[in-house]
Order: sequence, then structure tokens, then C-alpha cells
Amino acid sequence: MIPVVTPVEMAAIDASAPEPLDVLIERAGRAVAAAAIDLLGGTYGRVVNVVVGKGNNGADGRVAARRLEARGVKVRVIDAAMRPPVLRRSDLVIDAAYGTGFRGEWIAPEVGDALVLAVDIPSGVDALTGEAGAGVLPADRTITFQALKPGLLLGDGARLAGHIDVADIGLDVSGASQHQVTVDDVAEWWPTRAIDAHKWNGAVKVIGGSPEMPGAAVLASTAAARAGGSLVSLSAPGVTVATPPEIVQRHVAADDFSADALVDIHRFGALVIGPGLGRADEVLMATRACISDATVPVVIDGDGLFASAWSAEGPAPLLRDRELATVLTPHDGEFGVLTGSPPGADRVASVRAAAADLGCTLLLKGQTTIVASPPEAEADPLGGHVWFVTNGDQRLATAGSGDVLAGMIGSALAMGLDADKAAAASAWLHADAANRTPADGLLASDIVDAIPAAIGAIR
Ligand SMILES: NC(=O)C1=CN([C@@H]2O[C@H](COP(=O)(O)OP(=O)(O)OC[C@H]3O[C@@H](n4cnc5c(N)ncnc54)[C@H](O)[C@@H]3O)[C@@H](O)[C@H]2O)[C@@H](O)CC1
Ligand SMILES: Nc1ncnc2c1ncn2[C@@H]1O[C@H](COP(=O)(O)OP(=O)(O)O)[C@@H](O)[C@H]1O
Ligand SMILES: [K+]
Repeated sequence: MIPVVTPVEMAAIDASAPEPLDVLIERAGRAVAAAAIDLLGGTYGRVVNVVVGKGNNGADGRVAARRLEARGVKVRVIDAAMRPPVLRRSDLVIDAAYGTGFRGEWIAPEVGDALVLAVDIPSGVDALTGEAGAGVLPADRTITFQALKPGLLLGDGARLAGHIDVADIGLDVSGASQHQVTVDDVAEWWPTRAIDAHKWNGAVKVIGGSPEMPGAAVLASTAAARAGGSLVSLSAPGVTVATPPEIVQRHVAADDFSADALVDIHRFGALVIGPGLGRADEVLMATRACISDATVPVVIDGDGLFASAWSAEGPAPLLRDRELATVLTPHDGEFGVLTGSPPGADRVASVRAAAADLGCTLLLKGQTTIVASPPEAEADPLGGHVWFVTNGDQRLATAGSGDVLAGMIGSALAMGLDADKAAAASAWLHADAANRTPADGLLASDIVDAIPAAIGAIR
């Protein structure tokens, strides 16, 4: 896992560092110079433009400039405030105009075909939110210090940062409450089956689908089975769905189905509820009853989220009353249904606040997936842990892909993973499975088929 800290947290970490700022700046500048030489493939005859601002980001750039000059590189230092609209030709531009202290607007100069190395974050990107104006110079590489910043992982920032390296400059970020998930984390977390396992160890119940939307139930249940669910039972209210033969179907009525659907729930490790259920009043009512009565960890997705919020009191009373883990998997629209408004510019703060308010693990979908746990202590209202999952791409934006993710999380919960790790590891594997498919023409069921290869690769 790679720590992620906000600009405010970084300033506090910096302030409590045992070493003076100029030592940290020297280390940062040295790391930038090393990355520059790596990008340049040498120093002889190379020309580098370094754009420096008046803050510490600029100071990092000046140290790098001095070091590169000492190595024989021809270096031009350009004050950000006095920049010309177009820089003279160079092999590389080091963008050290602004870092975490950026506010307002920034129009970078034109740099021709030079490579671009951003110091800490591409200048002009909001290090908290990832928001950026049109004038930001896209970087080939960003060298950031000690920890990632949320703005490198979210929105425009993720696109503009290029390849990201994290340089150790001797700061202590061990208290970070946010981390990016890596392949090593998933390999460590994802359960393996015991040698004496039987099919009821890790069984998943799915309540989803409807006469109008049977496909969502097929995707969620087959994904649960492919991800390790040893026995997957599907109840699709009012309809028998065409599933692979391995999915056990338990028929339930189109209304008032909660008692029938949950009759043997104690045998299952987790329940996935919502994909494709639809929004008829009687379905929403029965879905709420299932959520409240399920004596297992639950993943609530799609129409299940709508059902949770379908009350004059909102979703909090139903969800807070649950004693076992609950994972909510909204996209931005469903997040709005759950909380009354879509996520704000600071997506992490929005997800943390919702997780705290609802007492659930919350997975917010999007280009970057954010998972937040509810806080452990009441005194720490926004204190839950946060995971960023960044390995997916736009291939995942296809109908049914979220149903697949819900099934995978159900499987992870049934195998005993903690809710936050179940959600984060599933999102990582879901993206990795999609990355194994062709770049165009992806069907959600292709993700299901690629799940075993994705899991196999972490073993
Ligand atoms: N512990 C740390 O966090 C360390 C941080 N370092 C560097 O320090 C940077 C943060 O330094 P600072 O807090 O000085 O912030 P910046 O260097 O990002 O810039 C702050 C200065 O630029 C001005 N400014 C901001 N936006 C502007 C705009 N649009 N137009 C004109 N002026 C603008 C501000 O008023 C302020 O004077 C980090 O990004 C990193 O590069 C390193 O030097 C080493 C240690
Ligand atoms: N541009 C993108 N880059 C990476 N992942 C994406 C992108 N767009 C969507 N996703 C992911 O794809 C999935 C879509 O889920 P969802 O919107 O619920 O789809 P559906 O309702 O059709 O099943 C989520 O896991 C989401 O994080
Ligand atoms: K910068």
C-alpha cells in the first residue's frame, strides 16, 4: 500500500519533521535531478528548462537545476511569474512552478516536444481534489515526495501526472489514513481456500434480477462464483433466470419475498442484494426487509441502494441498525440518492462523511474507486480508513460491470475478508480482470470470465 496524504496533512508532517526544511528541499531536489537524468538518458549535450515558482516547489526545482548544471547539463531557470508564453527548445522541462500550495489559475508556457517532469504534482492541479484548469502542462512523469497526494489519483490530476514515482525524503507518513491499493496488498489479503474446505465455506446468496432485468442477476451471481464463492444461490423475485447450471436458483415471489429469500441465510457467508431488482414499491419494501433481517455481511448495489434510501427518514436508520458489515457500492448518481447530494469536489471527504453517517463501508465508483470505512471511534467522526483503487480504465464503463463488482465483493466477504479490504481488493481484481480483455468491445461477462486469471496472477 502506498500512503496518500492531503496537502494539510503534509504540512503538519513537514512541521513535525526533526530536520529543517532546507534539508528536505535538498533531498527533494536531488530526487528530481536523478529522475531528470533518467528521463534524459544521460547528461552530455542535454538542455533542460526549469520553471520555478516562489514557494518550496520552486525551491525543489532550483536545487535540481543546480545539481543538473553540476553534471554538465545546460540548464535555464525560468521564474514562473516572468515566464514567456513559449519556452526555448529543450530536451526536458522541469515543472516546479507550484506544488501543494497552488491556488487559483496557472497557464503553463508552451514547451514544444520536450519531455515534462513535474515536481510533486503538475503545477495548477489541486492536490486535494485533482481539479485542474486547461493551462496545466501534462507530465510524462511526476516525482512526488514521501506520499501520494489525492490530486494525483483523482480527476484531471490522474490524467496529467503521467507515471508517478514517490521519493523518500525522510518524512514520517506512518500515520496516513489513506492508501493506494497495490498488487501486493491484494495478494496478501485475498483468501485461499482451506485444504478441508467444503462448499458451504464461502457461500454467497444473491437477491437480484427481475422480469425486466434478469441479466444483472446473472452477472452478479456468476462473478461471485468465479471470484471464489463456493456455492452461489440466486433468488430473482418473480422470475426464473437463465444462469449457468452451477448457480442454484431459489424461486421467490415478486413481492413480499424477504422471508423466503432469507430462509437459509445462516448457511451463507454473505448476501449481495440489489442488481436488477427494479424499483416497484413492493420490491423496494421487501428489499428493505432483507437488508434489515440478513444475519450475514451484505453488499448493497444498484436498486438496493435506492431501496435503502426509500424512506422519509432516509437510509441511515435502516443501515445503522445492521449489526454485521454492510458495503454500499454507489456510482455518483446513487451516492446522491443515498446522501441527498452527489459527491463534492473533495470526493474523499464526501465518501468519508457518508460512511460515518451511515455506519457502512462505502465504495464510490468512478475513474478512481474510493473505499472508506466508518470511523472506529465516535470521537473521530471522519476518521475511517480510505483506500484508492486506480488500476482500472474506461473499459469498465460498460453496462453490467458494476453488477460483476458487487458479486465479487460478496464472495470476498463470504470468504471472511474485512469489509473495507473485501471492497478494495475486489475493485482492484475487477479492474485487473478487465485489463486482461481487448481494449475495445468489452462485455461485462468478459470481466467475469477473466476473474480466475486475475486471481491466479496474484498467487
Ligand atoms: N514536507 C513537504 O511537504 C515538502 C514539500 N516540498 C515542496 O513544497 C511544496 C509546497 O510548498 P509551498 O507550500 O511553498 O507551496 P508552493 O511551492 O506550491 O507554492 C506556494 C507559493 O506560490 C504562491 N501561489 C500559489 N498559487 C499561485 C498562483 N496561481 N499564481 C501565483 N502564485 C501562486 C503562493 O501564494 C505561495 O507563495 C510541495 O509541493 C513540494 O514540492 C519539498 O520542498 C520538501 C518537503
Ligand atoms: N472511466 C472509468 N475508468 C475506470 N473505471 C471506471 C470508469 N467508469 C466506470 N468505471 C468502473 O466501472 C464500474 C461501473 O459500475 P456501474 O456504474 O455500477 O455499472 P452498471 O450499473 O452498468 O453495472 C465501476 O466499478 C466503476 O468504478
Ligand atoms: K509542480
